[in-house]
Amino acid sequence: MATPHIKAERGDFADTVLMPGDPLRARYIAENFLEAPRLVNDVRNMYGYTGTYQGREVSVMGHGMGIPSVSIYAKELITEFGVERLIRVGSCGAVRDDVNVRDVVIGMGASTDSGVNRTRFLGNDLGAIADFEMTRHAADAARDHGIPVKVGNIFSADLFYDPRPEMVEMMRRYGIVGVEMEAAGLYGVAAEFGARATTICTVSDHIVKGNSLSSDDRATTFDDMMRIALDSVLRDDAGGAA
Ligand SMILES: O=P(O)(O)O[C@H]1O[C@H](CO)[C@@H](O)[C@H]1O
Ligand SMILES: O=c1cc[nH]c(=O)[nH]1
Repeated sequence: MATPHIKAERGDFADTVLMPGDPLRARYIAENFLEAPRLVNDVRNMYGYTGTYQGREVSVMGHGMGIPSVSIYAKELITEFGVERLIRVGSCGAVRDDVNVRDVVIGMGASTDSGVNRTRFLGNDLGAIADFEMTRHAADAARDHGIPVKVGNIFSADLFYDPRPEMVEMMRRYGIVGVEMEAAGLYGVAAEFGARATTICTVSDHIVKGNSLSSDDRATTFDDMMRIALDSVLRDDAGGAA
């Protein structure tokens, strides 16, 4: 069974998929965190793998950059491959003084300048929110690992190179914990098709302070985020404190 973007059989994906933007990061996660990973999608080089984590089947697949791209992959995974839980594991920028590079942020909600949720919600503003339990379990898993985490409102921008300088001050005023490009779309798709989703991001750069993670720092901090995401799946399976 194939969709226009995923060539796999039903059953090839686990019920839970970790999704970074970069397909090469998906490969890295599969090769370094999953046992017996097997490639289940390579259409457009958007690699998807399924393996196990502490005995639990988990998939990981890239979703590309931006809301249109994540919306395609999330929709097809849910409706054609039976995926029930999606965890975006990405990078983001920071604007707040109390959020720094290396920090992990979790998008309890996602504001956006994209029109996709208004389109699907007939012109009304949809509250683009993460699944509460998945979000709680991600925050608890971060605490287990001793990793500082901020849970709040992410901003999913349509433009990486936003020409409106006043947007930064606006996001600071409204307490945005991180700026990325997909969470609001992911939450809209999950709401439309009855799946659960959350977003965990590592802060890769500070838009106001002007500093960013080195490539070595990126590797270790992203590893921390993967452990949080994978352990949150086990916690979510257990339903309470795993
Ligand atoms: O690192 P990823 O997960 O791709 O996330 C962020 O990085 C990309 C922009 O460079 C966008 O996809 C943004 O959301
Ligand atoms: O989308 C993104 C990702 C990292 N940093 C940003 O400023 N934006």
